Amino acid sequence: MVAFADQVRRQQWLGHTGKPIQSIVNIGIGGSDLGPKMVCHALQPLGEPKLSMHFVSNVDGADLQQVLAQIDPATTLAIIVSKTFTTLETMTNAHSLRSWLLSHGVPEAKLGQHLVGVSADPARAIQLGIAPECVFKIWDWVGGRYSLWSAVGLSALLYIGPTHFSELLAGAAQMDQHFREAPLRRNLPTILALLARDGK
Ligand SMILES: O=P(O)(O)OC[C@H]1O[C@@H](O)[C@H](O)[C@@H](O)[C@@H]1O
Repeated sequence: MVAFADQVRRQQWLGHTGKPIQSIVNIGIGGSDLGPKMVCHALQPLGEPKLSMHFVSNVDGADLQQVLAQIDPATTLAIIVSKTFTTLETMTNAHSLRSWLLSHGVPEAKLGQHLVGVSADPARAIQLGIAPECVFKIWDWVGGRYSLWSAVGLSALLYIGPTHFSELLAGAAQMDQHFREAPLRRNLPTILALLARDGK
Protein backbone atom coordinates (compact mmCIF):
# COMPACT_ATOMS: atom_id res chain seq x y z
CA MET A 1 0.00 0.00 0.00
CA VAL A 2 2.85 2.35 0.88
CA ALA A 3 4.69 1.51 -2.37
CA PHE A 4 1.51 2.30 -4.33
CA ALA A 5 0.95 5.55 -2.43
CA ASP A 6 4.56 6.59 -3.06
CA GLN A 7 4.15 5.99 -6.79
CA VAL A 8 1.01 8.14 -6.94
CA ARG A 9 2.49 10.90 -4.77
CA ARG A 10 5.72 10.98 -6.83
CA GLN A 11 3.60 11.27 -9.99
CA GLN A 12 4.91 7.94 -11.26
CA TRP A 13 1.49 6.26 -11.35
CA LEU A 14 0.14 7.36 -14.71
CA GLY A 15 -3.33 7.45 -16.18
CA HIS A 16 -4.10 5.99 -19.61
CA THR A 17 -2.79 9.04 -21.51
CA GLY A 18 0.49 9.09 -19.57
CA LYS A 19 -0.47 11.98 -17.27
CA PRO A 20 0.04 11.66 -13.50
CA ILE A 21 -2.88 11.38 -11.10
CA GLN A 22 -4.25 14.70 -9.80
CA SER A 23 -7.64 13.77 -8.36
CA ILE A 24 -8.52 11.02 -5.92
CA VAL A 25 -12.16 9.99 -5.57
CA ASN A 26 -12.97 7.85 -2.53
CA ILE A 27 -16.22 5.96 -3.05
CA GLY A 28 -17.56 4.38 0.12
CA ILE A 29 -20.10 4.90 2.88
CA GLY A 30 -20.18 4.75 6.68
CA GLY A 31 -16.80 3.66 8.03
CA SER A 32 -15.49 3.34 4.47
CA ASP A 33 -16.00 7.08 3.98
CA LEU A 34 -16.11 9.05 7.23
CA GLY A 35 -12.73 8.06 8.72
CA PRO A 36 -10.51 8.87 5.74
CA LYS A 37 -12.63 11.96 4.97
CA MET A 38 -12.17 13.27 8.52
CA VAL A 39 -8.39 12.70 8.39
CA CYS A 40 -8.02 14.41 5.00
CA HIS A 41 -10.05 17.36 6.26
CA ALA A 42 -8.35 17.65 9.66
CA LEU A 43 -4.81 17.20 8.32
CA GLN A 44 -5.20 19.37 5.24
CA PRO A 45 -2.06 21.38 6.08
CA LEU A 46 -0.08 18.14 5.74
CA GLY A 47 -1.79 17.13 2.50
CA GLU A 48 -0.09 16.77 -0.88
CA PRO A 49 -1.00 19.97 -2.76
CA LYS A 50 -0.80 18.22 -6.15
CA LEU A 51 -3.74 15.98 -5.18
CA SER A 52 -7.35 17.07 -4.92
CA MET A 53 -9.39 14.79 -2.69
CA HIS A 54 -13.07 13.96 -3.20
CA PHE A 55 -15.42 11.75 -1.20
CA VAL A 56 -18.64 10.35 -2.59
CA SER A 57 -21.01 8.41 -0.34
CA ASN A 58 -24.53 9.54 -1.14
CA VAL A 59 -26.46 7.37 -3.58
CA ASP A 60 -28.19 10.51 -4.84
CA GLY A 61 -26.49 10.98 -8.21
CA ALA A 62 -26.04 14.69 -7.50
CA ASP A 63 -23.23 13.86 -5.07
CA LEU A 64 -21.19 12.02 -7.72
CA GLN A 65 -22.09 14.46 -10.53
CA GLN A 66 -20.78 17.41 -8.53
CA VAL A 67 -17.42 15.69 -8.21
CA LEU A 68 -17.27 14.49 -11.84
CA ALA A 69 -17.82 18.07 -13.01
CA GLN A 70 -14.57 19.09 -11.29
CA ILE A 71 -12.21 16.34 -12.42
CA ASP A 72 -10.49 15.05 -15.56
CA PRO A 73 -10.87 11.30 -16.18
CA ALA A 74 -7.32 11.09 -17.57
CA THR A 75 -5.87 12.21 -14.23
CA THR A 76 -8.37 10.60 -11.85
CA LEU A 77 -7.85 7.67 -9.54
CA ALA A 78 -10.99 6.24 -7.96
CA ILE A 79 -10.72 4.16 -4.81
CA ILE A 80 -13.73 1.92 -4.26
CA VAL A 81 -13.77 1.23 -0.54
CA SER A 82 -16.11 -1.41 0.82
CA LYS A 83 -15.40 -4.15 3.29
CA THR A 84 -18.14 -6.34 1.82
CA PHE A 85 -18.16 -4.95 -1.75
CA THR A 86 -21.92 -5.47 -1.72
CA THR A 87 -23.12 -2.18 -0.15
CA LEU A 88 -25.79 -0.82 -2.48
CA GLU A 89 -24.81 2.88 -2.35
CA THR A 90 -21.14 2.16 -2.92
CA MET A 91 -21.71 -0.38 -5.69
CA THR A 92 -24.10 2.02 -7.48
CA ASN A 93 -21.60 4.87 -7.32
CA ALA A 94 -18.73 2.54 -8.30
CA HIS A 95 -20.58 1.35 -11.42
CA SER A 96 -21.50 4.94 -12.34
CA LEU A 97 -17.92 6.07 -11.99
CA ARG A 98 -16.65 3.08 -13.99
CA SER A 99 -19.11 3.93 -16.80
CA TRP A 100 -18.04 7.58 -16.67
CA LEU A 101 -14.38 6.60 -17.08
CA LEU A 102 -15.20 4.32 -20.04
CA SER A 103 -17.45 6.88 -21.73
CA HIS A 104 -14.78 9.57 -21.30
CA GLY A 105 -12.06 7.76 -23.22
CA VAL A 106 -10.46 5.37 -20.73
CA PRO A 107 -10.03 2.06 -22.61
CA GLU A 108 -11.36 -0.96 -20.70
CA ALA A 109 -7.89 -2.55 -20.78
CA LYS A 110 -6.46 0.50 -18.98
CA LEU A 111 -9.19 0.84 -16.37
CA GLY A 112 -6.78 -0.59 -13.80
CA GLN A 113 -4.76 2.63 -13.97
CA HIS A 114 -7.78 4.59 -12.74
CA LEU A 115 -9.57 2.21 -10.39
CA VAL A 116 -8.33 0.58 -7.23
CA GLY A 117 -10.24 -1.22 -4.50
CA VAL A 118 -10.16 -1.79 -0.77
CA SER A 119 -12.11 -4.80 0.47
CA ALA A 120 -12.21 -7.92 2.60
CA ASP A 121 -13.52 -9.69 -0.52
CA PRO A 122 -10.97 -9.04 -3.31
CA ALA A 123 -12.75 -11.35 -5.80
CA ARG A 124 -15.74 -9.00 -5.93
CA ALA A 125 -13.46 -6.00 -6.54
CA ILE A 126 -11.69 -7.83 -9.37
CA GLN A 127 -15.09 -8.51 -11.00
CA LEU A 128 -15.54 -4.74 -11.31
CA GLY A 129 -12.41 -4.51 -13.47
CA ILE A 130 -9.90 -3.68 -10.76
CA ALA A 131 -6.51 -5.31 -11.30
CA PRO A 132 -5.79 -8.01 -8.65
CA GLU A 133 -2.60 -6.22 -7.57
CA CYS A 134 -4.65 -3.05 -7.02
CA VAL A 135 -7.01 -4.52 -4.46
CA PHE A 136 -5.89 -3.75 -0.93
CA LYS A 137 -7.22 -6.18 1.61
CA ILE A 138 -9.03 -5.35 4.85
CA TRP A 139 -8.87 -7.99 7.54
CA ASP A 140 -12.20 -9.65 8.22
CA TRP A 141 -12.19 -8.72 11.89
CA VAL A 142 -12.01 -4.95 11.31
CA GLY A 143 -15.34 -3.31 12.16
CA GLY A 144 -16.58 -0.56 9.81
CA ARG A 145 -16.42 2.19 12.40
CA TYR A 146 -12.75 1.48 13.16
CA SER A 147 -11.61 0.72 9.64
CA LEU A 148 -9.70 3.96 9.10
CA TRP A 149 -6.75 2.20 10.72
CA SER A 150 -6.79 -0.56 8.07
CA ALA A 151 -6.45 -0.34 4.27
CA VAL A 152 -9.61 1.80 4.35
CA GLY A 153 -7.21 4.63 5.22
CA LEU A 154 -5.71 4.45 1.68
CA SER A 155 -7.00 7.86 0.56
CA ALA A 156 -5.63 9.43 3.77
CA LEU A 157 -2.30 7.69 3.17
CA LEU A 158 -2.19 9.05 -0.39
CA TYR A 159 -2.95 12.56 0.81
CA ILE A 160 -0.77 12.92 3.92
CA GLY A 161 1.95 10.43 2.89
CA PRO A 162 3.48 7.38 4.57
CA THR A 163 5.41 9.24 7.29
CA HIS A 164 2.42 11.15 8.61
CA PHE A 165 0.18 8.11 8.19
CA SER A 166 2.57 6.01 10.33
CA GLU A 167 2.47 8.75 12.97
CA LEU A 168 -1.32 8.65 12.85
CA LEU A 169 -1.29 4.88 13.43
CA ALA A 170 1.25 5.24 16.24
CA GLY A 171 -0.92 7.93 17.87
CA ALA A 172 -3.96 5.65 17.68
CA ALA A 173 -2.00 2.78 19.25
CA GLN A 174 -0.88 5.14 22.02
CA MET A 175 -4.48 6.16 22.65
CA ASP A 176 -5.59 2.49 22.75
CA GLN A 177 -2.97 1.87 25.42
CA HIS A 178 -3.98 4.99 27.36
CA PHE A 179 -7.63 3.84 27.29
CA ARG A 180 -6.67 0.43 28.68
CA GLU A 181 -4.35 1.74 31.40
CA ALA A 182 -5.23 5.29 32.52
CA PRO A 183 -7.40 5.71 35.62
CA LEU A 184 -10.96 6.71 34.74
CA ARG A 185 -10.55 10.25 36.13
CA ARG A 186 -7.78 10.91 33.56
CA ASN A 187 -9.00 8.60 30.82
CA LEU A 188 -9.54 10.74 27.72
CA PRO A 189 -11.99 8.53 25.73
CA THR A 190 -14.02 8.00 28.93
CA ILE A 191 -14.15 11.75 29.62
CA LEU A 192 -15.19 12.42 26.02
CA ALA A 193 -17.94 9.81 26.24
CA LEU A 194 -19.23 11.35 29.47
CA LEU A 195 -19.17 14.83 27.97
CA ALA A 196 -21.10 13.60 24.93
CA ARG A 197 -23.63 11.92 27.24
CA ASP A 198 -24.03 15.13 29.28
CA GLY A 199 -24.49 17.08 26.07
CA LYS A 200 -27.66 15.13 25.23
O1 LIG B 1 -17.57 -1.13 3.94
P1 LIG B 1 -18.94 -1.61 3.58
O2 LIG B 1 -19.03 -3.12 3.63
O3 LIG B 1 -19.39 -1.06 2.26
O4 LIG B 1 -19.94 -1.07 4.67
C1 LIG B 1 -20.18 0.31 4.84
C2 LIG B 1 -20.89 0.61 6.14
O5 LIG B 1 -22.12 -0.10 6.13
C3 LIG B 1 -22.95 0.14 7.26
O6 LIG B 1 -24.13 -0.60 7.12
C4 LIG B 1 -22.23 -0.29 8.51
O7 LIG B 1 -23.03 0.03 9.64
C5 LIG B 1 -20.89 0.42 8.62
O8 LIG B 1 -20.18 -0.06 9.76
C6 LIG B 1 -20.07 0.21 7.36
O9 LIG B 1 -18.89 0.98 7.44
